[in-house]
Amino acid sequence: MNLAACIDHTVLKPTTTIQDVEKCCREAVEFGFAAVCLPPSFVKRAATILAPTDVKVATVVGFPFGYSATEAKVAETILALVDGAQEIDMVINLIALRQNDWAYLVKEVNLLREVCHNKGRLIKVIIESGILSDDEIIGCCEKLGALGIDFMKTSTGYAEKGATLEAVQLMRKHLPPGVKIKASGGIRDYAFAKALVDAGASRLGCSASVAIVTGAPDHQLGNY
Ligand SMILES: O=C[C@H](O)COP(=O)(O)O
Repeated sequence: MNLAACIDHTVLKPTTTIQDVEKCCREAVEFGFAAVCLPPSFVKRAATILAPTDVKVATVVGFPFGYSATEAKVAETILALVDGAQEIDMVINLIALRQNDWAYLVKEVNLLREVCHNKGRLIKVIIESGILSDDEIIGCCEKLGALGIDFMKTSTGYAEKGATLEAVQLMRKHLPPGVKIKASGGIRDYAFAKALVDAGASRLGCSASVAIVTGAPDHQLGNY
């Protein structure tokens, strides 16, 4: 397994600097990560740096709490795509989820999916699994997973609990086979990262990506 190729190397601190972004891009190229995931205001810079490489630029929408208006999320998505984002990680409206308002959630995810797919870009739907019940996770997988999204993503990294093996296994069981899983939040070492992939995640969102891959038993041989 090439774990590095599964990783979205992430810097989403509220105080992210241009130096953080440039370092993140350099490391992504050096280790062969799938993408960088950065605040929207840095997408343009990252897209310029990474243009000659295979590393994709991902950014976040409605981050981290998901409760901004649908129109604001659509505008954020359009701006990010114009700036060069290739992948959009959007947070669902967790208030609507708690209120069982699936019509709202479906409409919003559908709109954003359409905006992304019309430009040939990917959409990842963040459900913040660490604060959801199993039934809520299953509902997201069944109702939102059916909308043609590319990935369902566990977490923002801002809730107390991030990705867990149990959540990834539950999601894999209830998502359509074509929808991939991105596990994120609190992934700090190689063993846990690998276990999440073994449990069904195709991508991992991590700020500790370099420590994770250099912690691989074989990393000196270039095997992550
Ligand atoms: O989307 C990914 C997360 O924000 C990363 O969280 P982390 O800093 O716990 O790795």
